[in-house]
Amino acid sequence: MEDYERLVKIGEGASGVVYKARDRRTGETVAIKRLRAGGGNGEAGAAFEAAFRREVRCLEACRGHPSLVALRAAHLDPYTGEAFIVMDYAGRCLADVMRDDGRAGKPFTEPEARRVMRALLEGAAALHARGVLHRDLKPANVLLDARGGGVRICDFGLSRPDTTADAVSSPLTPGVATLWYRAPELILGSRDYDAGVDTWALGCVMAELLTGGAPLFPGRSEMDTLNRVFDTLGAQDVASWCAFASLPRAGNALCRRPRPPGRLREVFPALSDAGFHVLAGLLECRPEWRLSAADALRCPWFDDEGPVAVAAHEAVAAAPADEPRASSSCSAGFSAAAGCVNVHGVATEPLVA
Ligand SMILES: Nc1ncnc2c1ncn2[C@@H]1O[C@H](COP(=O)(O)OP(=O)(O)OP(=O)(O)O)[C@@H](O)[C@H]1O
Repeated sequence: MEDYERLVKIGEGASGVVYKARDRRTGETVAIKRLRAGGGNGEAGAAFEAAFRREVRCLEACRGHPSLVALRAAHLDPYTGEAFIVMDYAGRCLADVMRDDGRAGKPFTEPEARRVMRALLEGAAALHARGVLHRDLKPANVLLDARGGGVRICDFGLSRPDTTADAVSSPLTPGVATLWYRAPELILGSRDYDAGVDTWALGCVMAELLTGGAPLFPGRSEMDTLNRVFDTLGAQDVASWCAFASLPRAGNALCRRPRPPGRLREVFPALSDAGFHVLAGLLECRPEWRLSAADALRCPWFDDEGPVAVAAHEAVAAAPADEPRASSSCSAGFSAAAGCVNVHGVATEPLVA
């Protein structure tokens, strides 16, 4: 790590601290995530190392895509237990930009929101095509590059290979995703969810762009969040949700409470019909009917994206939402094949995607 000169702290979360740094060899600006120390040689240390390896392998799977933060190197010191992930520096996070004094509370215009959403959906489609679930998409994990106008997804700390398509799949933990962006199936305790948890979260991000930073479902608890979801989207369709009855929390009284029809359209009266089609398709309670990222990108809303002059700090397929989606496909590609990441102090292994 002596190759990097630490500059300033740029972020901190549950798993570590992120610094802006300079690569002494090239002069380039990078971001270094220092993961909280791993807890020695015992079980805690092993779990820490496994989590570190998983984050690095998911990042590696995403190398080369313009909407995904680029991994440069990773380092685990077996003696001190310290772990570092070196990435390209990719700008300020969307959560900070939305809170910014200059634009606090100012909604993104529809073309600006569309530009951000296109980039995020392309990133998600690419991730999903590589068999990775991000599981923590939210404005704090979206980076906007003021100079290049780029939009990138970061923080793969909760990501993991999607095993739901495997013949023998290990159960997934429902305790993922930040509360306000947590899909209904997660709140209801699903252990075999799929990429729909990410597209739900992107629906929440889209809503937040259009409101200028007001979260759509700012619940105080899981059930408060679900209550807000059903109040806004209606709960009539839950009855036609195939796997609903088998979800651990399906018996909760909240799910049986009579509700008026959804009022999502009333919350976004100025949004075009094409934009609303994407928003409503992403915020579909039934996971099997929710738009996949690849399908969302084929919606007409993205057809009429003209040249939009947006400053980066303001920046930013048609299976209709009334048909259950089939398997998702993806047009986004990667410049790098899956291989081995430069992990110092750790034996590198081929990626499991
Ligand atoms: N490559 C990067 N370039 C610029 N900023 C970054 C980069 N990676 C992370 N950050 C900043 O650091 C913050 C924290 O990083 P990250 O989300 O990876 O940490 P975390 O501990 O997993 O956070 P959380 O607990 O919120 O999920 C991000 O919200 C973002 O603002």
